[in-house]
Amino acid sequence: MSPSETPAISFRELRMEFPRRRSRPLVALEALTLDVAPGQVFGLLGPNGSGKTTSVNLLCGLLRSTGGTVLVEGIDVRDDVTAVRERLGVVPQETALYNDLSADENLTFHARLYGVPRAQRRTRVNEVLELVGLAERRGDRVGTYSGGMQRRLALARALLTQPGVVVLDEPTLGVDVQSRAALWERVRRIASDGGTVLLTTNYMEEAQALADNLAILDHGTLIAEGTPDELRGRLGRTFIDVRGSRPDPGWSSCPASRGSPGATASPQCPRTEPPPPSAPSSTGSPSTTPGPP
Ligand SMILES: Nc1ncnc2c1ncn2[C@@H]1O[C@H](COP(=O)(O)OP(=O)(O)OP(=O)(O)O)[C@@H](O)[C@H]1O
Repeated sequence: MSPSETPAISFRELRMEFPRRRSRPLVALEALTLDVAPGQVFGLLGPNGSGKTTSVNLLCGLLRSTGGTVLVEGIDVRDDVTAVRERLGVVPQETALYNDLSADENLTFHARLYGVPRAQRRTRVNEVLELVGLAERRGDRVGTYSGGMQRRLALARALLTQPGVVVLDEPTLGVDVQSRAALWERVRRIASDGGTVLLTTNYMEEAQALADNLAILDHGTLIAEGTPDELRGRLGRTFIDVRGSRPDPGWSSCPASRGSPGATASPQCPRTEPPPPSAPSSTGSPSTTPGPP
């Protein structure tokens, strides 16, 4: 990103504490500073509880930070949350679709709610349904959709208003291999059309497959940042292993930067990640594969 370019997203010394009843506040984010350049796919990678969703919620103005700032295309979320939301298309972890309505009805309702001009609504709904590959199922009740289809529909909903910045919070969690491949392709297409994407994920493979740049969070702290190649080069390894101080069975982890707090290298460390979209899978759930020799 050139120094004169305004970042699509900018986190500056962002801090978030959650009060607790009988103990000190929980620090979910600690002085997070990073920039996402326009047109980039940026991956925010980390284990459960590392602060990814908190970052997204602060970005959308759903939470108010304890310190620091978040800017979207130069606008401070605290100054003008409406202007920020107009620029964002968000796919949250919980898709929050209307199960009794069809995909078409969900999207049309959302388009009305978010001020897509009446004359453009039908065209936009058709475009986004095509984009996520759901045009043929448009009339079906969303309650009958698979999890992956619901995620694709949530992505379609986020794209209705043609946002400059798309935020995806763990878009392929619990999604089967085919749907994951379809979602990855859509994300790549958003970026090739000039959009900016911020993607949170537990999966190193997903981050490597999609992201131009990666930031790795652990316990609310940024422990490494760079392109997937830089991170690999810095470590001289084929994948990154981040370990938190608490064991987390759902995420095996990997050393992101030697010498960083909480990061350790272990050639024997197993990794948990989804199989590649082309690989066969009987369950579609993340598989555990051995680390490199
Ligand atoms: N509303 C809240 N009140 C209290 N604590 C919270 C709240 N939201 C998040 N936290 C805590 O903040 C920390 C970061 O949570 P967050 O949801 O941001 O993690 P995450 O990286 O998105 O995890 P996951 O991969 O499981 O979605 C966790 O310890 C969590 O318990």
